[in-house]
Amino acid sequence: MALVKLQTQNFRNLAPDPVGFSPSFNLLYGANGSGKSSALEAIAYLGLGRSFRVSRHQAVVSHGHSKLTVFGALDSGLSNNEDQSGAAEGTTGIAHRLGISRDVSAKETALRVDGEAVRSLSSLAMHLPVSVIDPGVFDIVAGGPGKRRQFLDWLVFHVEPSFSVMWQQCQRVTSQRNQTLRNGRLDESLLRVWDSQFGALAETLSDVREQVFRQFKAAFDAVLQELDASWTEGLKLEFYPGWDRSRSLVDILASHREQERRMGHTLYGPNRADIRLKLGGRPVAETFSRGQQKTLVILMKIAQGKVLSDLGKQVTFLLDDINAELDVRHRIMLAHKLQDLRCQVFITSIEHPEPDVLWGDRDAPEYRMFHVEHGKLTEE
Ligand SMILES: Nc1ncnc2c1ncn2[C@@H]1O[C@H](COP(=O)(O)OP(=O)(O)OP(=O)(O)O)[C@@H](O)[C@H]1O
Repeated sequence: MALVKLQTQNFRNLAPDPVGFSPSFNLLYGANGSGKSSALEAIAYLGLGRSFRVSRHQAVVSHGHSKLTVFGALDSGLSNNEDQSGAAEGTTGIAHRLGISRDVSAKETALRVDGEAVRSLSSLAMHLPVSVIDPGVFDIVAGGPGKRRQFLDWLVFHVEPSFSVMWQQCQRVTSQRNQTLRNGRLDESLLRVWDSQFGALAETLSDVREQVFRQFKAAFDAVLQELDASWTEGLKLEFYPGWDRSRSLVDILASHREQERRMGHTLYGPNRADIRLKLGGRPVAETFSRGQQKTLVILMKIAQGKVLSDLGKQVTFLLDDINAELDVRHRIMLAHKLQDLRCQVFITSIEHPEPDVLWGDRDAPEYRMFHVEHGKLTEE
């Protein structure tokens, strides 16, 4: 599905006028501080339930207000057998309407799908798979395991939406287990109860993660093969579930009781999962150049899009401010791959975009271009 209409109220500096978007490419340009990132942030807010730029909701509400609203309409997007040049005609009307409003003073959130109130953010997220590529995304390679876990779990959720419930249950049991570990006098019998619940959840959850990782890996290998880049030779991506799965997690926890008690938290389990990226046995963060690391992240993001596109789901990619991060060759490669995947794409830039430069020797796909000024998007 693709977001074809967006309307916000009290979202950063954005004007409240409704804006219509293409299910294909959308190019947003404007001066510094005009509101380009805010527009992408509002789209992501619908699909993620939070900002991708800041953790405090307060920062996103327009100054002087306490309640924001984001409304979006989705159409069925570009189907895989559709000629992309006819994308605009290929739209089949509104498939879903999503709404989120947040009152930061009352700390209340209201979610709506097709006019009905829903309780869980995943009800919104499953309709709008939003993938952000901004300068912060490159931490997937350079940063800690948490970033890679988030990257994998985003895909796991969109392949298998029931994953979010499993994950929440697992988080709850982990935090109860941690509390028990932190108690002065260790209650061994209570801990065993948590261990058995945690172990069962962990095995199920890791099965799902492992299965989706395999799909991701196959898509990634296919993307690499098309690229034919010698620097990626010998590159290995491995899923680490958070413990040695040849042993039961419950056994591992029992044999590390003292260590966990000293640390005061759970040291093994799905909360420690990672995607290990290695070349010649060493982490790529130590061997790849900064540019190669960035390209690797882009390829991983494309592979995510490919997994979902093979399942008939269209990802909405938000490319915020990446001109300074990627050279022209890589920007063209990214645009081509996203076009091939028939994703919906939003790209921000300060300069007026030149479609000839963006798509290189290919014909540009259907796109809409917007000039952003004082929070208002005006189509050209
Ligand atoms: N809560 C808020 N309420 C009102 N305005 C805000 C709020 N937060 C930020 N702004 C303002 O909104 C404007 C748009 O910021 P935004 O980051 O979207 O700009 P941009 O076009 O992406 O800029 P750049 O090219 O510099 O990245 C800025 O002038 C900023 O000061």
